[in-house]
Amino acid sequence: MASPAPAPAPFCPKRILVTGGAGFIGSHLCKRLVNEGHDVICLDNLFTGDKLNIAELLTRPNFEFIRHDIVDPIKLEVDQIYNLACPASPPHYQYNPIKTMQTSVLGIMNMLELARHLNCPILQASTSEVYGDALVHPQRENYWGNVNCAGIRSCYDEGKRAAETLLFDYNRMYKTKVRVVRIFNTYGPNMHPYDGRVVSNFIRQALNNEPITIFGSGDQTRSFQFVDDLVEGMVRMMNNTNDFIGPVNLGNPGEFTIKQLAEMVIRMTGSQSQLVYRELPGDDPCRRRPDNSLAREKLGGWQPVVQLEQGLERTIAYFRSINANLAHYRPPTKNF
Ligand SMILES: O=c1ccn([C@@H]2O[C@H](COP(=O)(O)OP(=O)(O)O[C@H]3OC[C@@H](O)[C@H](O)[C@H]3O)[C@@H](O)[C@H]2O)c(=O)[nH]1
Repeated sequence: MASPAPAPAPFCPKRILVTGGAGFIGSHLCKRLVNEGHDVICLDNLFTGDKLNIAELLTRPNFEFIRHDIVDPIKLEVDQIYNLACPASPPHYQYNPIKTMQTSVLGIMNMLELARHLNCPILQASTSEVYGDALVHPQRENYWGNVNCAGIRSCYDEGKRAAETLLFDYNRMYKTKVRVVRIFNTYGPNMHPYDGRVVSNFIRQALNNEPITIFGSGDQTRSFQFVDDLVEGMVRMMNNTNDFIGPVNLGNPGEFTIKQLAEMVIRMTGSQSQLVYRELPGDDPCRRRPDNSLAREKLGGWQPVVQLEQGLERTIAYFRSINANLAHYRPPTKNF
């Protein structure tokens, strides 16, 4: 007779720190972890994050918010750390590039020291920008990248690269349990309407019948991942039991030109907006698409399930819901 299936392991709530937890991706991660019953500490300096993203969570007993900048050390008792704190949109990370570098390097050092002291796993939100203006396509994790160390994107690209180096060195020197995910372009509800990235710009512009700003010819490509798919990959990576430390790409392999994206957004919103062409920012990568084989292999067959049109529908619905409240949001790069 076949032996009965083993009983599922009992759920064990963890104390989880999410830095950048009031930001776009961080708020989705916090929500997922809170709904799973974990005790979540969300830490954010609110430079690009927004308390509205976590307003619902603030009423939950297993969620707390601390306003803090990870450039300064902090002592907390937790079982896991997700490090997402860093402005991620080009205009925001270029606003104060020295601060961006400090956040990437000093911030991760503070978090790594905390993880070492607590002997707990730490997951770093790295980025597809570590590949720079990639010369191989699609990008696999073993590609070392084509990155300018002296350009206007360097503060972010090199900051995230240095952060990766620190994580792997902490792992080699101190056996710190590190996890590194390289996040490709991600979109969804809770993006700041003045985020400056292409999806949020195009949707905001389309809903307000303003010109859609295409940088360069619009023939450059990106692969857009819906935020829920990313969060699923991050949680699987954190909890993988194979001691797989990465780096691992998390992105949707569907590749679109920026012009295609603009046309899709105009069609889906029924907008009267016209396309206008602006200068391409320096070092803007030409093509980007993840090779996801490693994530599929190591993270239990993980792959994105939300296609661009479906994800855009949900994002457009979110932007419609906040459009009446646009005045609440200020571009974080403007002093006031
Ligand atoms: O209004 C706009 C905004 C952006 N763009 C273009 O759209 C493309 C995508 O731009 P985004 O700013 O959304 O994102 P980028 O791919 O340049 O950078 C992103 O890469 C990966 C992530 O880690 C980061 O979130 C972000 O830096 C670029 O070619 C950009 O020039 C426009 O054509 N118009």
